[in-house]
Amino acid sequence: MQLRLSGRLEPEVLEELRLLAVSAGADVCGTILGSRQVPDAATFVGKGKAEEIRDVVAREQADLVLVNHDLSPAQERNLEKIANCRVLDRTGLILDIFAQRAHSAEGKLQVELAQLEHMSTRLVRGWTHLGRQKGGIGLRGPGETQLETDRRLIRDRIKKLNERLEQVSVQRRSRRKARHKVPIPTVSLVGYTNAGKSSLFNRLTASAVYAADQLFATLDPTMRRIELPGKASVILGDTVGFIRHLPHDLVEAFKSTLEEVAEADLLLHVVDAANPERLDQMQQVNNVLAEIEAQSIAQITVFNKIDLTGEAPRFERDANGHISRVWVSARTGEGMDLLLQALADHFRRHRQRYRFCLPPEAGRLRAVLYERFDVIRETAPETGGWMLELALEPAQLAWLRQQSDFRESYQVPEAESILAPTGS
Ligand SMILES: Nc1nc2c(ncn2[C@@H]2O[C@H](COP(=O)(O)OP(=O)(O)OP(=O)(O)O)[C@@H](O)[C@H]2O)c(=O)[nH]1
Ligand SMILES: [Mg+2]
Repeated sequence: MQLRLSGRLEPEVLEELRLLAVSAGADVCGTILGSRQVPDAATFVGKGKAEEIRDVVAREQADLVLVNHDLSPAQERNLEKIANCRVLDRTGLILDIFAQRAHSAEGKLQVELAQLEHMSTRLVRGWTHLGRQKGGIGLRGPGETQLETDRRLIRDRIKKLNERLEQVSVQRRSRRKARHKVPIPTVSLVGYTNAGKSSLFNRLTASAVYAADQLFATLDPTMRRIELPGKASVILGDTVGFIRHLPHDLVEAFKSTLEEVAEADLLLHVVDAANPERLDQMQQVNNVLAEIEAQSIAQITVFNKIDLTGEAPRFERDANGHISRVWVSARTGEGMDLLLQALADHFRRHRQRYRFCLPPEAGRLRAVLYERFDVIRETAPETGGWMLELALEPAQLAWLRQQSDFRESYQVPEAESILAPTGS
Protein backbone atom coordinates (compact mmCIF):
# COMPACT_ATOMS: atom_id res chain seq x y z
CA MET A 1 0.00 0.00 0.00
CA GLN A 2 1.15 3.47 -0.53
CA LEU A 3 0.36 7.10 -0.55
CA ARG A 4 1.21 9.74 -3.00
CA LEU A 5 2.00 13.31 -2.60
CA SER A 6 2.26 15.76 -5.41
CA GLY A 7 2.82 19.45 -5.31
CA ARG A 8 1.49 19.85 -8.84
CA LEU A 9 -2.14 19.38 -9.54
CA GLU A 10 -2.32 18.59 -13.27
CA PRO A 11 -4.31 15.36 -13.62
CA GLU A 12 -1.82 13.94 -16.17
CA VAL A 13 1.04 14.38 -13.74
CA LEU A 14 -0.91 12.48 -11.10
CA GLU A 15 -1.90 9.85 -13.62
CA GLU A 16 1.74 9.36 -14.55
CA LEU A 17 2.68 8.93 -10.91
CA ARG A 18 -0.16 6.44 -10.52
CA LEU A 19 1.12 4.49 -13.54
CA LEU A 20 4.65 4.56 -12.14
CA ALA A 21 3.39 3.23 -8.81
CA VAL A 22 1.32 0.50 -10.44
CA SER A 23 4.22 -0.38 -12.76
CA ALA A 24 6.31 -0.93 -9.65
CA GLY A 25 3.66 -3.34 -8.37
CA ALA A 26 2.12 -1.11 -5.70
CA ASP A 27 -1.54 -0.71 -4.79
CA VAL A 28 -2.48 2.91 -4.37
CA CYS A 29 -4.50 3.43 -1.21
CA GLY A 30 -4.53 7.17 -1.03
CA THR A 31 -3.39 10.39 -2.62
CA ILE A 32 -2.39 13.52 -0.79
CA LEU A 33 -2.00 16.76 -2.66
CA GLY A 34 -0.21 19.78 -1.43
CA SER A 35 1.16 22.99 -2.79
CA ARG A 36 3.98 25.11 -1.48
CA GLN A 37 5.95 27.99 -2.90
CA VAL A 38 9.21 26.72 -1.48
CA PRO A 39 9.94 23.20 -0.25
CA ASP A 40 10.60 22.88 3.45
CA ALA A 41 14.30 22.23 3.95
CA ALA A 42 13.74 19.56 6.58
CA THR A 43 10.68 17.66 5.43
CA PHE A 44 9.94 18.97 1.90
CA VAL A 45 6.26 19.39 2.84
CA GLY A 46 5.11 21.66 5.65
CA LYS A 47 4.47 20.51 9.20
CA GLY A 48 0.70 20.25 8.83
CA LYS A 49 1.00 18.26 5.61
CA ALA A 50 3.52 15.92 7.20
CA GLU A 51 1.05 15.21 10.00
CA GLU A 52 -1.70 14.64 7.47
CA ILE A 53 0.55 12.05 5.81
CA ARG A 54 1.21 10.43 9.16
CA ASP A 55 -2.51 10.13 9.85
CA VAL A 56 -3.36 8.66 6.46
CA VAL A 57 -0.49 6.17 6.73
CA ALA A 58 -1.81 5.05 10.09
CA ARG A 59 -5.42 4.87 8.93
CA GLU A 60 -4.68 2.97 5.71
CA GLN A 61 -1.84 0.95 7.23
CA ALA A 62 0.26 1.99 4.26
CA ASP A 63 3.80 0.72 4.10
CA LEU A 64 5.16 3.11 1.53
CA VAL A 65 4.83 6.81 0.77
CA LEU A 66 5.76 7.89 -2.75
CA VAL A 67 6.70 11.49 -3.29
CA ASN A 68 6.60 12.80 -6.84
CA HIS A 69 9.73 14.91 -6.40
CA ASP A 70 13.35 14.36 -5.68
CA LEU A 71 13.99 14.49 -1.97
CA SER A 72 17.26 15.03 -0.24
CA PRO A 73 18.35 12.13 1.97
CA ALA A 74 17.60 14.30 5.03
CA GLN A 75 14.09 15.11 3.83
CA GLU A 76 13.41 11.45 3.21
CA ARG A 77 14.69 10.53 6.64
CA ASN A 78 12.71 13.23 8.41
CA LEU A 79 9.50 12.37 6.60
CA GLU A 80 10.01 8.72 7.45
CA LYS A 81 10.39 9.61 11.09
CA ILE A 82 7.15 11.55 11.10
CA ALA A 83 5.13 9.09 9.02
CA ASN A 84 6.80 6.07 10.61
CA CYS A 85 6.83 4.45 7.20
CA ARG A 86 9.20 4.08 4.27
CA VAL A 87 9.36 7.07 1.93
CA LEU A 88 10.53 6.75 -1.66
CA ASP A 89 11.13 9.66 -3.99
CA ARG A 90 10.56 9.71 -7.73
CA THR A 91 14.07 8.61 -8.66
CA GLY A 92 13.95 5.76 -6.17
CA LEU A 93 10.65 4.65 -7.64
CA ILE A 94 11.91 4.71 -11.24
CA LEU A 95 15.04 2.82 -10.20
CA ASP A 96 12.86 0.20 -8.56
CA ILE A 97 10.86 -0.30 -11.78
CA PHE A 98 14.03 -0.53 -13.80
CA ALA A 99 15.37 -3.15 -11.41
CA GLN A 100 12.26 -5.25 -11.90
CA ARG A 101 12.28 -4.92 -15.69
CA ALA A 102 15.90 -5.45 -16.67
CA HIS A 103 16.37 -8.87 -18.22
CA SER A 104 19.60 -8.91 -20.17
CA ALA A 105 22.87 -9.25 -18.32
CA GLU A 106 23.82 -5.77 -19.42
CA GLY A 107 20.50 -4.25 -18.39
CA LYS A 108 20.83 -5.78 -14.94
CA LEU A 109 24.35 -4.46 -14.52
CA GLN A 110 23.27 -1.00 -15.59
CA VAL A 111 20.38 -0.88 -13.15
CA GLU A 112 22.46 -2.16 -10.28
CA LEU A 113 25.06 0.47 -10.98
CA ALA A 114 22.46 3.23 -11.01
CA GLN A 115 20.92 1.93 -7.79
CA LEU A 116 24.24 1.78 -6.03
CA GLU A 117 25.11 5.27 -7.12
CA HIS A 118 21.75 6.55 -5.94
CA MET A 119 22.18 4.63 -2.71
CA SER A 120 25.69 5.84 -2.01
CA THR A 121 24.44 9.42 -1.84
CA ARG A 122 21.93 8.46 0.85
CA LEU A 123 23.94 5.96 2.82
CA VAL A 124 24.16 8.42 5.68
CA ARG A 125 20.94 7.11 7.08
CA GLY A 126 20.16 3.45 6.52
CA TRP A 127 16.97 2.40 8.25
CA THR A 128 18.27 2.69 11.78
CA HIS A 129 16.10 5.67 12.70
CA LEU A 130 13.00 3.62 11.95
CA GLY A 131 14.33 0.66 13.88
CA ARG A 132 15.23 2.85 16.80
CA GLN A 133 11.76 4.34 16.93
CA LYS A 134 10.34 0.86 17.10
CA GLY A 135 12.66 0.10 19.98
CA GLY A 136 15.29 -1.71 17.94
CA ILE A 137 18.88 -0.91 17.13
CA GLY A 138 20.84 1.00 19.71
CA LEU A 139 23.73 3.41 19.70
CA ARG A 140 25.52 5.42 17.04
CA GLY A 141 29.06 4.00 17.28
CA PRO A 142 28.57 0.55 15.78
CA GLY A 143 26.23 2.05 13.19
CA GLU A 144 28.95 4.32 11.92
CA THR A 145 31.43 1.49 11.66
CA GLN A 146 28.89 -0.41 9.66
CA LEU A 147 28.45 2.70 7.53
CA GLU A 148 32.15 2.79 6.70
CA THR A 149 32.08 -0.88 5.72
CA ASP A 150 29.00 -0.32 3.59
CA ARG A 151 30.61 2.63 1.86
CA ARG A 152 33.70 0.61 0.97
CA LEU A 153 31.64 -2.38 -0.20
CA ILE A 154 29.54 -0.15 -2.42
CA ARG A 155 32.60 1.56 -3.86
CA ASP A 156 34.17 -1.82 -4.68
CA ARG A 157 30.99 -3.08 -6.23
CA ILE A 158 30.57 0.06 -8.35
CA LYS A 159 34.12 -0.35 -9.61
CA LYS A 160 33.49 -4.00 -10.54
CA LEU A 161 30.23 -3.17 -12.25
CA ASN A 162 31.88 -0.44 -14.27
CA GLU A 163 34.57 -2.86 -15.41
CA ARG A 164 32.05 -5.48 -16.46
CA LEU A 165 29.90 -2.92 -18.24
CA GLU A 166 32.94 -1.73 -20.14
CA GLN A 167 33.55 -5.32 -21.31
CA VAL A 168 29.94 -5.73 -22.41
CA SER A 169 30.07 -2.39 -24.17
CA VAL A 170 33.15 -3.49 -26.14
CA GLN A 171 31.31 -6.68 -27.17
CA ARG A 172 28.29 -4.67 -28.17
CA ARG A 173 30.40 -2.37 -30.27
CA SER A 174 32.03 -5.25 -32.12
CA ARG A 175 28.62 -6.79 -32.72
CA ARG A 176 27.50 -3.46 -34.12
CA LYS A 177 30.54 -3.35 -36.38
CA ALA A 178 29.73 -6.81 -37.68
CA ARG A 179 26.27 -5.59 -38.48
CA HIS A 180 27.66 -2.60 -40.30
CA LYS A 181 29.53 -4.90 -42.67
CA VAL A 182 26.22 -5.41 -44.37
CA PRO A 183 25.10 -1.95 -45.28
CA ILE A 184 21.64 -1.88 -43.79
CA PRO A 185 20.59 1.41 -42.23
CA THR A 186 19.32 1.35 -38.67
CA VAL A 187 16.18 3.01 -37.37
CA SER A 188 15.58 3.48 -33.65
CA LEU A 189 12.17 3.88 -32.06
CA VAL A 190 12.41 6.52 -29.38
CA GLY A 191 9.76 8.23 -27.33
CA TYR A 192 8.21 8.85 -23.98
CA THR A 193 7.46 5.77 -21.93
CA ASN A 194 4.09 4.19 -22.79
CA ALA A 195 3.89 6.00 -26.17
CA GLY A 196 3.52 2.65 -27.92
CA LYS A 197 7.03 2.00 -29.25
CA SER A 198 6.96 -1.74 -28.59
CA SER A 199 3.45 -2.05 -30.03
CA LEU A 200 4.64 -0.27 -33.15
CA PHE A 201 7.73 -2.43 -33.26
CA ASN A 202 5.49 -5.50 -33.08
CA ARG A 203 3.29 -4.23 -35.86
CA LEU A 204 6.22 -3.42 -38.06
CA THR A 205 8.14 -6.61 -37.45
CA ALA A 206 5.10 -8.84 -36.90
CA SER A 207 6.98 -10.24 -33.97
CA ALA A 208 6.00 -10.53 -30.37
CA VAL A 209 7.91 -8.17 -28.14
CA TYR A 210 6.56 -7.47 -24.68
CA ALA A 211 4.19 -4.50 -24.78
CA ALA A 212 2.18 -3.61 -21.73
CA ASP A 213 0.40 -0.72 -20.10
CA GLN A 214 3.24 -0.26 -17.71
CA LEU A 215 5.88 2.35 -17.67
CA PHE A 216 9.27 1.12 -18.82
CA ALA A 217 7.97 -2.19 -20.12
CA THR A 218 11.03 -2.31 -22.36
CA LEU A 219 14.51 -1.96 -20.98
CA ASP A 220 16.66 -4.01 -23.27
CA PRO A 221 17.02 -2.94 -26.85
CA THR A 222 15.64 -5.33 -29.43
CA MET A 223 16.63 -5.28 -33.06
CA ARG A 224 14.91 -6.74 -36.11
CA ARG A 225 15.30 -6.40 -39.80
CA ILE A 226 12.25 -5.24 -41.73
CA GLU A 227 11.60 -4.94 -45.45
CA LEU A 228 10.42 -1.67 -46.90
CA PRO A 229 8.56 -1.09 -50.15
CA GLY A 230 11.03 -0.82 -53.03
CA LYS A 231 13.38 -3.61 -51.96
CA ALA A 232 15.05 -1.82 -49.17
CA SER A 233 15.50 -3.09 -45.68
CA VAL A 234 16.34 -1.45 -42.43
CA ILE A 235 17.19 -2.69 -38.96
CA LEU A 236 14.58 -1.45 -36.54
CA GLY A 237 15.41 -1.10 -32.88
CA ASP A 238 13.02 -0.81 -29.93
CA THR A 239 14.41 1.00 -26.91
CA VAL A 240 13.77 2.00 -23.34
CA GLY A 241 11.19 4.74 -22.93
CA PHE A 242 12.12 8.20 -21.75
CA ILE A 243 10.45 10.12 -18.96
CA ARG A 244 10.64 13.65 -17.60
CA HIS A 245 13.27 14.07 -14.93
CA LEU A 246 14.88 10.78 -15.96
CA PRO A 247 17.33 10.30 -13.13
CA HIS A 248 20.74 11.37 -14.35
CA ASP A 249 22.38 8.26 -12.87
CA LEU A 250 20.15 6.19 -15.09
CA VAL A 251 20.97 8.08 -18.27
CA GLU A 252 24.61 7.53 -17.37
CA ALA A 253 24.12 3.84 -16.62
CA PHE A 254 22.17 3.26 -19.81
CA LYS A 255 24.61 5.16 -22.01
CA SER A 256 25.88 2.07 -23.76
CA THR A 257 22.34 0.91 -24.53
CA LEU A 258 21.52 4.38 -25.70
CA GLU A 259 24.62 4.34 -27.91
CA GLU A 260 22.51 2.28 -30.29
CA VAL A 261 20.15 5.22 -30.51
CA ALA A 262 22.97 7.69 -30.97
CA GLU A 263 24.30 5.71 -33.92
CA ALA A 264 21.00 5.19 -35.70
CA ASP A 265 20.54 6.57 -39.20
CA LEU A 266 17.01 7.68 -38.44
CA LEU A 267 14.86 8.07 -35.34
CA LEU A 268 11.15 7.35 -35.27
CA HIS A 269 9.95 9.59 -32.47
CA VAL A 270 6.78 7.90 -31.23
CA VAL A 271 4.27 10.19 -29.54
CA ASP A 272 1.08 9.24 -27.70
CA ALA A 273 -1.27 11.47 -29.70
CA ALA A 274 -4.02 10.94 -27.14
CA ASN A 275 -2.00 12.25 -24.22
CA PRO A 276 -2.71 15.89 -23.32
CA GLU A 277 0.92 16.19 -22.17
CA ARG A 278 2.29 15.10 -25.54
CA LEU A 279 4.03 18.39 -26.40
CA ASP A 280 5.84 18.43 -23.09
CA GLN A 281 6.71 14.74 -23.50
CA MET A 282 8.19 15.40 -26.94
CA GLN A 283 10.32 18.12 -25.42
CA GLN A 284 11.48 15.79 -22.65
CA VAL A 285 12.45 13.16 -25.21
CA ASN A 286 14.38 15.70 -27.23
CA ASN A 287 16.19 16.76 -24.06
CA VAL A 288 17.36 13.20 -23.41
CA LEU A 289 18.34 12.85 -27.08
CA ALA A 290 20.48 15.95 -26.70
CA GLU A 291 22.06 14.46 -23.61
CA ILE A 292 23.17 11.38 -25.54
CA GLU A 293 24.19 13.54 -28.51
CA ALA A 294 21.51 12.19 -30.81
CA GLN A 295 19.73 15.48 -31.41
CA SER A 296 21.02 15.93 -34.94
CA ILE A 297 19.88 12.53 -36.22
CA ALA A 298 17.00 12.82 -38.69
CA GLN A 299 13.61 12.27 -37.03
CA ILE A 300 10.22 11.27 -38.30
CA THR A 301 7.51 12.00 -35.72
CA VAL A 302 4.96 9.22 -35.40
CA PHE A 303 1.71 10.26 -33.73
CA ASN A 304 0.38 6.96 -32.40
CA LYS A 305 -2.98 5.92 -30.88
CA ILE A 306 -5.14 7.81 -33.40
CA ASP A 307 -7.83 5.21 -32.67
CA LEU A 308 -8.29 7.15 -29.43
CA THR A 309 -8.24 10.64 -30.94
CA GLY A 310 -10.42 9.84 -33.93
CA GLU A 311 -7.89 11.30 -36.37
CA ALA A 312 -7.43 9.74 -39.79
CA PRO A 313 -4.14 8.14 -40.80
CA ARG A 314 -2.12 10.62 -42.85
CA PHE A 315 1.28 12.15 -43.23
CA GLU A 316 2.79 15.59 -43.59
CA ARG A 317 5.85 16.70 -45.48
CA ASP A 318 8.35 19.30 -44.36
CA ALA A 319 9.46 22.30 -46.41
CA ASN A 320 11.87 20.10 -48.38
CA GLY A 321 9.09 17.76 -49.39
CA HIS A 322 10.21 14.97 -47.04
CA ILE A 323 7.70 13.07 -44.95
CA SER A 324 8.26 14.34 -41.42
CA ARG A 325 5.09 13.39 -39.50
CA VAL A 326 2.87 10.34 -39.73
CA TRP A 327 -0.40 9.61 -37.88
CA VAL A 328 -0.95 5.93 -37.09
CA SER A 329 -2.46 3.43 -34.69
CA ALA A 330 -0.32 0.51 -33.65
CA ARG A 331 -3.44 -1.05 -32.16
CA THR A 332 -5.57 -1.10 -35.31
CA GLY A 333 -2.71 -1.08 -37.80
CA GLU A 334 -4.05 2.05 -39.48
CA GLY A 335 -1.34 4.10 -41.11
CA MET A 336 1.30 1.36 -41.07
CA ASP A 337 1.51 1.50 -44.87
CA LEU A 338 2.12 5.25 -44.64
CA LEU A 339 4.83 4.75 -42.05
CA LEU A 340 6.59 2.15 -44.19
CA GLN A 341 6.31 4.52 -47.12
CA ALA A 342 7.81 7.32 -45.05
CA LEU A 343 10.74 5.06 -44.16
CA ALA A 344 11.23 3.94 -47.74
CA ASP A 345 11.07 7.57 -48.84
CA HIS A 346 13.62 8.66 -46.32
CA PHE A 347 16.18 6.10 -47.36
CA ARG A 348 15.46 6.38 -51.05
CA ARG A 349 16.39 10.03 -50.81
CA HIS A 350 20.03 9.10 -50.44
CA ARG A 351 20.01 6.60 -53.24
CA GLN A 352 21.38 7.09 -56.69
CA ARG A 353 21.06 5.05 -59.85
CA TYR A 354 23.99 2.99 -61.04
CA ARG A 355 24.43 0.68 -63.99
CA PHE A 356 26.55 -2.44 -63.92
CA CYS A 357 27.52 -4.60 -66.85
CA LEU A 358 28.16 -8.09 -65.53
CA PRO A 359 29.91 -10.81 -67.58
CA PRO A 360 28.37 -14.31 -67.65
CA GLU A 361 30.80 -15.57 -64.98
CA ALA A 362 29.49 -13.01 -62.44
CA GLY A 363 26.29 -14.99 -61.80
CA ARG A 364 26.86 -15.12 -58.06
CA LEU A 365 27.29 -11.37 -57.81
CA ARG A 366 24.08 -10.91 -59.80
CA ALA A 367 22.25 -13.11 -57.30
CA VAL A 368 23.65 -11.03 -54.43
CA LEU A 369 22.49 -7.82 -56.10
CA TYR A 370 18.98 -9.20 -56.45
CA GLU A 371 18.92 -10.46 -52.94
CA ARG A 372 20.10 -7.31 -51.26
CA PHE A 373 19.38 -4.34 -53.42
CA ASP A 374 16.76 -2.53 -55.38
CA VAL A 375 17.23 -3.74 -58.95
CA ILE A 376 15.30 -1.36 -61.18
CA ARG A 377 15.90 -2.96 -64.54
CA GLU A 378 17.83 -5.75 -66.21
CA THR A 379 18.65 -6.17 -69.87
CA ALA A 380 20.68 -8.77 -71.74
CA PRO A 381 23.44 -7.24 -73.87
CA GLU A 382 24.36 -9.03 -77.10
CA THR A 383 27.84 -9.66 -75.76
CA GLY A 384 26.36 -11.94 -73.07
CA GLY A 385 25.99 -11.43 -69.34
CA TRP A 386 23.62 -8.84 -67.85
CA MET A 387 23.14 -5.12 -67.72
CA LEU A 388 21.62 -4.15 -64.36
CA GLU A 389 20.32 -0.83 -63.16
CA LEU A 390 20.25 -0.37 -59.38
CA ALA A 391 19.29 2.25 -56.82
CA LEU A 392 21.95 2.25 -54.12
CA GLU A 393 22.79 4.19 -51.03
CA PRO A 394 26.38 5.38 -50.68
CA ALA A 395 27.08 2.75 -48.02
CA GLN A 396 25.66 0.01 -50.22
CA LEU A 397 27.85 1.03 -53.13
CA ALA A 398 30.88 1.07 -50.83
CA TRP A 399 30.01 -2.41 -49.62
CA LEU A 400 29.55 -3.69 -53.17
CA ARG A 401 32.96 -2.39 -54.17
CA GLN A 402 34.56 -4.38 -51.37
CA GLN A 403 33.18 -7.71 -52.60
CA SER A 404 35.90 -9.99 -53.91
CA ASP A 405 34.02 -10.83 -57.11
CA PHE A 406 33.28 -7.21 -57.92
CA ARG A 407 35.40 -5.40 -60.56
CA GLU A 408 35.45 -1.64 -60.96
CA SER A 409 35.15 -2.24 -64.70
CA TYR A 410 31.62 -3.57 -64.17
CA GLN A 411 30.31 -0.15 -63.33
CA VAL A 412 29.10 1.78 -66.36
CA PRO A 413 30.00 5.44 -65.95
CA GLU A 414 26.96 7.52 -66.57
CA ALA A 415 25.25 10.62 -65.23
CA GLU A 416 23.81 9.55 -61.91
CA SER A 417 20.41 10.93 -61.22
CA ILE A 418 19.12 11.37 -57.71
CA LEU A 419 15.81 9.64 -57.28
CA ALA A 420 13.06 12.06 -56.40
CA PRO A 421 10.90 11.16 -53.42
CA THR A 422 7.79 9.38 -54.56
CA GLY A 423 4.45 11.12 -54.19
CA SER A 424 1.81 9.97 -51.78
N1 LIG B 1 -5.47 2.67 -28.01
C1 LIG B 1 -4.21 2.42 -28.34
N2 LIG B 1 -3.35 1.93 -27.43
C2 LIG B 1 -2.08 1.67 -27.80
C3 LIG B 1 -1.63 1.91 -29.14
N3 LIG B 1 -0.32 1.58 -29.19
C4 LIG B 1 0.01 1.14 -27.95
N4 LIG B 1 -1.05 1.18 -27.12
C5 LIG B 1 -1.08 0.80 -25.70
O1 LIG B 1 -0.23 1.65 -24.97
C6 LIG B 1 0.43 0.92 -23.93
C7 LIG B 1 1.92 1.07 -24.03
O2 LIG B 1 2.37 0.42 -25.19
P1 LIG B 1 3.87 -0.06 -25.36
O3 LIG B 1 4.02 -0.49 -26.78
O4 LIG B 1 4.27 -1.01 -24.29
O5 LIG B 1 4.63 1.35 -25.11
P2 LIG B 1 6.19 1.65 -25.06
O6 LIG B 1 6.39 2.99 -25.66
O7 LIG B 1 6.96 0.53 -25.66
O8 LIG B 1 6.42 1.73 -23.49
P3 LIG B 1 7.79 1.51 -22.63
O9 LIG B 1 8.52 0.34 -23.19
O10 LIG B 1 7.23 1.28 -21.28
O11 LIG B 1 8.55 2.78 -22.76
C8 LIG B 1 -0.06 -0.53 -24.07
O12 LIG B 1 -1.13 -0.72 -23.20
C9 LIG B 1 -0.53 -0.59 -25.50
O13 LIG B 1 -1.54 -1.57 -25.68
C10 LIG B 1 -2.56 2.42 -30.08
O14 LIG B 1 -2.29 2.68 -31.25
N5 LIG B 1 -3.84 2.66 -29.62
MG1 LIG C 1 8.34 -0.72 -24.84
